[in-house]
Amino acid sequence: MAREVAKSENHTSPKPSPSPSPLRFSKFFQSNMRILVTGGAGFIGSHLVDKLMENEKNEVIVADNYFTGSKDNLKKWIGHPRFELIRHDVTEPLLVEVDQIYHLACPASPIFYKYNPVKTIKTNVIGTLNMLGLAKRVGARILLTSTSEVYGDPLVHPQDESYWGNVNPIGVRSCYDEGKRVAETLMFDYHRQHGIEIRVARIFNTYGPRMNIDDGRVVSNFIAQAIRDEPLTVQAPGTQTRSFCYVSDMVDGLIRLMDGDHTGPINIGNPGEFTMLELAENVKELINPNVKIASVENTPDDPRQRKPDISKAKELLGWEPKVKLRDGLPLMEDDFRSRLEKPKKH
Ligand SMILES: NC(=O)c1ccc[n+]([C@@H]2O[C@H](COP(=O)([O-])OP(=O)(O)OC[C@H]3O[C@@H](n4cnc5c(N)ncnc54)[C@H](O)[C@@H]3O)[C@@H](O)[C@H]2O)c1
Ligand SMILES: O=c1ccn([C@@H]2O[C@H](COP(=O)(O)OP(=O)(O)O[C@H]3OC[C@@H](O)[C@H](O)[C@H]3O)[C@@H](O)[C@H]2O)c(=O)[nH]1
Repeated sequence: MAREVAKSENHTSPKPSPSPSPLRFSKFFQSNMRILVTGGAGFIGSHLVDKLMENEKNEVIVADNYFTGSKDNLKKWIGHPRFELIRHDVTEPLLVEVDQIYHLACPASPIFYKYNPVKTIKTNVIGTLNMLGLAKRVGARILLTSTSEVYGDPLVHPQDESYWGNVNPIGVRSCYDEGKRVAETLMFDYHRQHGIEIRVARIFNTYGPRMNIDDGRVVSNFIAQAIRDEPLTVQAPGTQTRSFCYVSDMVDGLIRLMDGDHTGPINIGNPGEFTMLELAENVKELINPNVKIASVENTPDDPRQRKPDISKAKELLGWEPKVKLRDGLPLMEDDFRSRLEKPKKH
């Protein structure tokens, strides 16, 4: 079977790809793609699994240690013949036969990735090494969900993929942003040294149904606070910006990247940029006009601005986000209201 040669955005030519598992050429594999999703019990991962499972030719294996994810997110697939769920920590090797690996496993909310920073680094470094080792052994294509945090507190705005970032190597966020930077380096070294087929997505803030109610990220915090009639906690100064992508757009972008011809890194995010005060005003107007907005202390090294340049995603993947913030927030509100058992008053 001829293998697609990915267009590497790096100028050195990589080694040829390792041979895929002989299973890939068996009768069974011609009609099925076996896909591993690490971190598949989490927020983005479980939406990705839903989309992958829609294709009857896909078999999906999820490996997750449930640190921030939950079986509940996957309950509709448990027992399905094309689905398998493994309790597994990616800092340990995993032996499975797969064609594609979506490597998402890593806590993403700052309060969770800072909770045990050494574990966060191990997950990013040892976890990514283990998944690359697996990709090498079975000849699978592997996609890493990197982050806009690799740009740190950016001095270039908006951020395009050629920007190398402005990152504090010894700060409280470093376990995550430097961890992801090393994970990206490992991806490209395995690509150059061993010919592994890699894809690197730089994800910008993503929101949507199924986020943990106590996840700690700004959109989930504000929506839960508005529903509970608690003040919206805008961390000072409130003028810092973020760009919020609805989860269905994100999943579409990740699948296009995996199935396309380009290694990346490619920014996937919604370029609509909001200050945190503007986000709070939007949540107040759409969800609870009576709620108060409170200014609270911020955390160290909080990036002051963030907005993706998505020219590459548009050009190379034919992708751009469809869901605007004001359309996505009410969809998330419905999900939070049902989980909090606080129906909308009419
Ligand atoms: N949501 C965002 O805004 C965003 C932005 C940039 C990058 N990302 C990246 O996307 C991925 C998914 O993020 P998310 O928002 O769904 O977060 P999440 O916390 O909901 O999901 C992460 C999943 O990984 C699992 N996990 C964590 N450590 C693990 C380990 N050592 N072994 C196995 N499983 C482990 C968790 O239990 C969870 O199910 C992460 O890699 C994150 O860095 C997310
Ligand atoms: O209650 C809150 C929480 C957060 N914030 C502010 O909202 C902004 C966004 O904070 P979040 O915690 O949602 O997330 P961050 O943008 O800092 O990091 C995020 O970006 C990239 C991803 O890789 C990470 O997974 C994700 O957590 C920050 O400026 C923060 O100070 C509030 O104003 N109030």
